[in-house]
Amino acid sequence: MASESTTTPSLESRITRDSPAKDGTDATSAEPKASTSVEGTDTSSEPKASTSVDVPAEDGTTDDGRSLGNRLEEPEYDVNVTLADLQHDPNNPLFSIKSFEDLKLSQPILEGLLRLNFQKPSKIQERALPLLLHNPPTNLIGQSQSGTGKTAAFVINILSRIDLSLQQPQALVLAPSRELARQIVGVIESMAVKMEGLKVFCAVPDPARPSRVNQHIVVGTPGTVVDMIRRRIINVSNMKVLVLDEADNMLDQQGLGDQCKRVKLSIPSHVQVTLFSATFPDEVLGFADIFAPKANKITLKRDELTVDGIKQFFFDCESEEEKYDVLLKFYGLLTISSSIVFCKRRDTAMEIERRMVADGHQVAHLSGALEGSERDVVIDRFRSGAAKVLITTNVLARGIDVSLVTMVVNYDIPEANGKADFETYLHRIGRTGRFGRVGVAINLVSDKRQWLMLRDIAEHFGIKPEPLKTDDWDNVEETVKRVIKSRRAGKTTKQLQGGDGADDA
Ligand SMILES: Nc1ncnc2c1ncn2[C@@H]1O[C@H](COP(=O)(O)OP(=O)(O)OP(=O)(O)O)[C@@H](O)[C@H]1O
Repeated sequence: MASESTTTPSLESRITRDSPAKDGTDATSAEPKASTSVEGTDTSSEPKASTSVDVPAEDGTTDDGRSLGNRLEEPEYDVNVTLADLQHDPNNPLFSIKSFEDLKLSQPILEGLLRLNFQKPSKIQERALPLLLHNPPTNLIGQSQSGTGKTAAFVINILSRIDLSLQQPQALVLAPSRELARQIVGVIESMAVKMEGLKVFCAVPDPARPSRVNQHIVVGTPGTVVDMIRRRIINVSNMKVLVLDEADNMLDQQGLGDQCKRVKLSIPSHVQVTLFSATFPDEVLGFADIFAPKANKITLKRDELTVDGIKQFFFDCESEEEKYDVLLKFYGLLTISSSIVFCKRRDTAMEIERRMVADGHQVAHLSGALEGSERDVVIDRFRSGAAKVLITTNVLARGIDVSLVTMVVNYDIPEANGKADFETYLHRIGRTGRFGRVGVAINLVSDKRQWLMLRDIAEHFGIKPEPLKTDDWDNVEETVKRVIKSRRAGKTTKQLQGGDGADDA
């Protein structure tokens, strides 16, 4: 990775164009409730070209039953890279020298992993599991790149510590969004398929609440969990493990942070506390140390954070209005398997949805403006591939794992307090390129302020987003398709760039 100024000449020169700064409010600001549009399977009315992408199922197998490892070998392009290749490259976050058997997991867990077709641990799994499973239990702060299998690491630890004969909550996982909490429940259930009788409760806002939670594992959002503990619906006296997923985000936000602290104060002091995220900015690590005292730590250097499989681009748009035209044109050009468009504000997301629907596209919108049950419908349709484009806000920036997602669009550059939000950028683009898959991230930028933020992001991570030109759509199409094809064909960054590849994201 390059460490000095790494912006492209065009990104640098583009910054000199002066445009008025825009004022924006956070995606979490209270705004009117939106109607939901979830019908449809494709945004492109008459796609000019078809770019096929991986379509593995959520359990790591494909519709035709082939494994993910095999699926990465896409016959259409004479692919010669496999997941196994990536897992043998010591520089890859998926690398490990051990097998799951070496990690001395129980037979039902090993069988669950086999059913998911997890052949080998990733680096974070290989490193974290011995620390997590060691007795007496020790706290852990675990960081690894997006999409490298942190969930399995903490789930395996939980499953290893559950006493199935005790019908009481013994492990608690807190996540910042209802979608992530529901996803984690799904991972636990599929991994514990051979642990007969294991039950999981999802504690997210829901009008139908039980009077008592007897499930072994509780996964939820902090507000609901705090409330259920306070009302003694969740008995915490038998808790053994507490996990904060996306921990930096949870501890950093005032409301969530307070709720997490209240949960921690209510559970027995000997509970093993484990914190996971792809990002732990320095200012949050201090809180993390207090929340998980004397923790073992697995952290990354800044230049290790980006995922190599995600190729990053930007579109130079003349105005805010042209961003929308570019988005529409782009979706008309390429058939992308599944993609996510991130906006800063809920009303922007709703407006894009409205206009794309009016233009004949079928897209789904998900933001905090929707009711919980509506959100469930939208995300489930997106996961199944029934809805191919999801327009959303930062509410889905973290943790969501949909392996079909080949492209992420930053309709707005992520920002916090008027500055580029580095962590959110990384989490957003990390919705693609999961576990060795290919991904494309596209940034739409239309004024000086946004350009400066993108430049800061590029410098911060030592990456080099490449320009896509709105006056040459054939080239745009060819470039994006080439990235997807070449990467699936196993070419390295170096081969693609004809250079040393050090700047590639
Ligand atoms: N050992 C493994 N072998 C094969 N696939 C795996 C393995 N571990 C995890 N996966 C798959 O990798 C994908 C990403 O995993 P996961 O969602 O846990 O990533 P993460 O590190 O938590 O990402 P994020 O930082 O975005 O939350 C999932 O689809 C999961 O099924």
